[in-house]
Amino acid sequence: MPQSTSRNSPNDDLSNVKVEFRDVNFRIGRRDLVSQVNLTINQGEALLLLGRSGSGKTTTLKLINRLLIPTSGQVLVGDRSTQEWDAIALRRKIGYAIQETGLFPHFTVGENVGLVPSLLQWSRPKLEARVYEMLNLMGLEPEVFAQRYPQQLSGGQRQRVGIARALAADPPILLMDEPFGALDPITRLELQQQFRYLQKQLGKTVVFVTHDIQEAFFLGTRIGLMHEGQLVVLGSKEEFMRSPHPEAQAFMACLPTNL
Ligand SMILES: Nc1ncnc2c1ncn2[C@@H]1O[C@H](COP(=O)(O)OP(=O)(O)OP(=O)(O)O)[C@@H](O)[C@H]1O
Repeated sequence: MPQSTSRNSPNDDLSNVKVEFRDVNFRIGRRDLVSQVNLTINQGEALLLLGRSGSGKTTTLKLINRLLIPTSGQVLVGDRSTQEWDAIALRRKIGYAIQETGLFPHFTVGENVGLVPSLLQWSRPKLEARVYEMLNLMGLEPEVFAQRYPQQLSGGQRQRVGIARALAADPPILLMDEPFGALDPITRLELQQQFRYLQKQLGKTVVFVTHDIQEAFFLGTRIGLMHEGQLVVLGSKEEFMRSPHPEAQAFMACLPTNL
């Protein structure tokens, strides 16, 4: 397993990488997409945001990297409100992987993975070494894949590239929005295992969105359950299992029993 560079890169002024929501609301028109969210995600923690479709998970994630700004309340990243952060500077410290991967189709795999390091003006040898390291890490042979274009990959390979890109600049914070959603179950399990191992090794602050309770239990140090824009349960797997909240119970009922 390749070693990561230090958690905070040299030009990183995030000495504390916790993320905090203080009374956060996000409203469009007269509709609250997220309401009254209070939450602290500690450094090195993997918070799994679980919820059914439309419950506000993606909206919550986008409030962290300033793709959205709270209507009221504050989201703090490293003790500074996202509104005080320069959006570009903030996003370069936050890896972001999404189900559709968001790869640039006219960039090769190598260029996609090296995107943020190149924006950060890493030297060419350092950048190339990092791209190779990340592709290897995600189980994609660099000699085979680095020069290909995204449309020359399978969906699962594209997802791996998306995660490699999110990790490439060694950001202290990772936002993952159903990154394994479209995969076959075998590849999915493989990537979940790889991700869990990596998370333990690298100790990043992770917020991971899923609607799969098994994935939440497998990957989360804590689970946050969203329902109709609110964070209705927050706790460990054991606390979640004991929760009397009907939405938690509804998710528990989705766990497979012996077939
Ligand atoms: N730009 C927008 N304008 C209006 N409504 C929106 C907008 N973006 C999201 N919504 C609505 O806000 C609610 C929450 O959306 P969000 O994407 O956060 O849910 P989610 O929990 O991530 O769902 P999924 O699991 O399906 O991705 C949904 O009802 C959605 O239709």
